[in-house]
Amino acid sequence: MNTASAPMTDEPSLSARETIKALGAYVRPHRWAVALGLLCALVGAAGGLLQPLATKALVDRLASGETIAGILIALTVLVVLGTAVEAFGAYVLERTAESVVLAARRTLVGRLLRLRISEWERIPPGDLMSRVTSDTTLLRAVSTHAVVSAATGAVAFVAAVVVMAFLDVVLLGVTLGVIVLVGGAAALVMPQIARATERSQEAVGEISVGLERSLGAFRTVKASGAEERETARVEAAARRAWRHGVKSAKWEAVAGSADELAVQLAFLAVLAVGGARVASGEIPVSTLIAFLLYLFYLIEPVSKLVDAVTSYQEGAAAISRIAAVERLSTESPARQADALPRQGTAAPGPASVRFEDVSFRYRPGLPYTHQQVSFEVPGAGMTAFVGPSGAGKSTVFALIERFYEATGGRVLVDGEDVRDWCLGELRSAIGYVEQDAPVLAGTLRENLVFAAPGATDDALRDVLARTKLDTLVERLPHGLDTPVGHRGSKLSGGERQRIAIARAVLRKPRLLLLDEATSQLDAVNELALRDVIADVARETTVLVVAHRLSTVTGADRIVVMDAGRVRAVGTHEELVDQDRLYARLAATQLLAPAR
Ligand SMILES: Nc1ncnc2c1ncn2[C@@H]1O[C@H](COP(=O)(O)OP(=O)(O)OP(=O)(O)O)[C@@H](O)[C@H]1O
Repeated sequence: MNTASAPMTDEPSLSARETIKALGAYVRPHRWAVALGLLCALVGAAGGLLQPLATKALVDRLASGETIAGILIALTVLVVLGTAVEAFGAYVLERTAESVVLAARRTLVGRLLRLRISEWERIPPGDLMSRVTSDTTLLRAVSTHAVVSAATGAVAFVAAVVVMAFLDVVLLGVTLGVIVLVGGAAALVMPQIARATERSQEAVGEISVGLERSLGAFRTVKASGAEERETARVEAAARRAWRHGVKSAKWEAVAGSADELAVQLAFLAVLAVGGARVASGEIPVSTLIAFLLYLFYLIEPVSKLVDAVTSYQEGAAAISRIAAVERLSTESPARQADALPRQGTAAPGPASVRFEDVSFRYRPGLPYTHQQVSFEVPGAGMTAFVGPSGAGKSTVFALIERFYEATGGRVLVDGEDVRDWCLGELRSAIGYVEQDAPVLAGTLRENLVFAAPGATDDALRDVLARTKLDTLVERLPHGLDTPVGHRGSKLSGGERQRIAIARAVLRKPRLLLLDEATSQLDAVNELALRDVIADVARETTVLVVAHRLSTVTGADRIVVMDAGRVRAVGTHEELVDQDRLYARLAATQLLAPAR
């Protein structure tokens, strides 16, 4: 079950190698665009380097009285071109960054709907949503700017160091010594940025989880007077996000000031050592001045390198959280076409279902929900599952749909183990109405054809009439095209159930699974639906879970379940005679004497 305030805190963060590998996988498809962005940045930087030289030439010509028109034009062209190239490079990088985010979102969304149900139960949907929306956004900076900053910063740094080495190796040694010392200290805080960012992103996930919890049960929250408590829950998560965001900002400020501090300290050290070397005549004063100028030139590449590492730390946190979703196991891809009923193909008739000594538990450590469950449903007709709450009736359907796999024994459809079926084909044979008859946001028509998008208007009209939804359609302002609200909130519970049944019937399944599908219907509608189901059962295998025995007394066979076991199988008349639990249920519900 999904808990509202427990995102996956047990997930291990990725190692640095794994993070870089994952980052490489995001950037690789866009390597040429990143290279182009890098080239533009380098050209822009080179243009910046040439400008002082051009300015110097201009001043020299002015001083010697030569014409400056040519050089002025050259300088203007240099400025305009440099700026244009830089702007183009920035655009290429932004576009690439957006493409990286899009690719990550597409991968995640593609996986989310294919997750195994057991995996989907591990992360609350709100947290999953925040990984798709918020965490992917953090990939933007790390995937392009960090890469380009690291490369341009490194090139400029090395170029400056080479020139400084020519000027004076001793002063270069002093400079690098100070930079390494300050850089080493700054490196210590870098993992703190990743940690704080990860906690902050977790808290953002908790905000989504909290909102999903309370907005998903909006009426219950209001009716329970729980608005303030729920608001406080979400606020607490928002405060946690703020706290960790501020912590990350603090460490970023520390790291961000390191570049300037390193250069300033190096300046003082070079001044002291260089001054002594000038005094002792080892180097001329002009060398010291040139060296100091280059030292200040270093500020930019060093700050770019620090920026790159900082963005990398933020991105690493996001990559870890995204990778956690990518590690969750998915069902083997069932192409959409496979999962839809094959209209027009040779219909092989009703499906048969057999459970052979099935044992099942939802997770290791939990008690068994099924123990040696065996029964057989040979083909068309109605089979009902009855028994106390928690007996394992709905779990029978979950195993047939292969939402979960049996821990022991075999579940067979058409004589074939469901594990050997192509998942798409298996599900395309089944129509399933789950217990709380979900209706999706959208129009009534979208809901009805959800499981059979190719259904004809005639088929739709026929199903509407049979499920008594035609009067509802007439009443709605835009008929079939009326929006039904979030989870069908603008409909009654009984209408939602009838829509869910109509949807399943429209799919023309070979096997129809109805889990408490008529529990909210009034007597008239229930009778009508009972007729529809009886009609469908003539050509289809229909399995129903029912609490109200009145709805299933006419079933071809009734499977009585209790505490994960099958107690008895028979018709209503047989079971009233042979099974005490069933007889008791019949006595209380049908007012017939228990034997
Ligand atoms: N996803 C799940 N994870 C863990 N346990 C579960 C899960 N779903 C159901 N269970 C447990 O398995 C047992 C059987 O559940 P199941 O829904 O099959 O019972 P049921 O007979 O259909 O009950 P009801 O008539 O109340 O719907 C229950 O004890 C339930 O708590």
